[in-house]
Amino acid sequence: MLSVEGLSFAYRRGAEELFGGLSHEFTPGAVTAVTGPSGRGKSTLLYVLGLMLTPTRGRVLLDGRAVSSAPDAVRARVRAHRIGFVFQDSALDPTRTVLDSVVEPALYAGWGLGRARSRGRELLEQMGVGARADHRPGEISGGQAQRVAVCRALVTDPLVILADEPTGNLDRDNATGVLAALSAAAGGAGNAGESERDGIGDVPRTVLIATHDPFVIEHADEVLSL
Ligand SMILES: Nc1ncnc2c1ncn2[C@@H]1O[C@H](COP(=O)(O)OP(=O)(O)OP(=O)(O)O)[C@@H](O)[C@H]1O
Repeated sequence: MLSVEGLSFAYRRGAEELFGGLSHEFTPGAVTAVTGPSGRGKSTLLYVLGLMLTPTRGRVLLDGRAVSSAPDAVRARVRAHRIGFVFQDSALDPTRTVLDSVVEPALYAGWGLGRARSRGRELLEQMGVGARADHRPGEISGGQAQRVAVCRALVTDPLVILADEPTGNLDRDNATGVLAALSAAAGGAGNAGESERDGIGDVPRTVLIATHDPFVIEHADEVLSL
């Protein structure tokens, strides 16, 4: 369970305080759209929840533990094992193949290359971009790149998935595909094979999407307006 208590963030001393002491519990198994006017702090909230930025006030709790104030090594471990991030505009490394980009978070989390590659290929197939595994980002479309970015976020089977404008610049078909994948991940369908092998069973995941897209807001289970 992901929650925040009294959360505020300022990029600098004296700069505008974002979130205004936000307290909120995000529902596991649900897709929450984080929305609000430009500049209100949607992307920044995802970075704080993703433990890439430290709150100025308040805290981020994961299963009751204040991870935002944990030592750097703990935060890095939580980030690697528990959190998947879809960056705005997919942000894929232009020098790597699609498959290498997808497997990178799994390698960082300590997976062996064979297991990571097989999981990566499986996800790319599910997202309809399996044939692009050995291409580089410059050789695929924007919609395909965004689907690859979602595969990258799902590869470690994280409990929390944070997606920053994942449907920005996508046509309706691609946006529907990306949203369906994130919804399926929320419901625990993200990594059935792995879960079965581990004997854990599917667990609900917490999915947050920072977005302006009315289509995403309409189809989200919950909406948090900043
Ligand atoms: N690296 C940074 N350093 C200083 N200020 C920043 C930085 N990144 C963002 N900001 C400022 O923090 C505020 C929130 O930015 P953020 O990108 O989180 O908003 P947003 O709601 O996601 O906006 P948009 O909808 O336009 O993407 C803005 O005023 C922005 O200018």
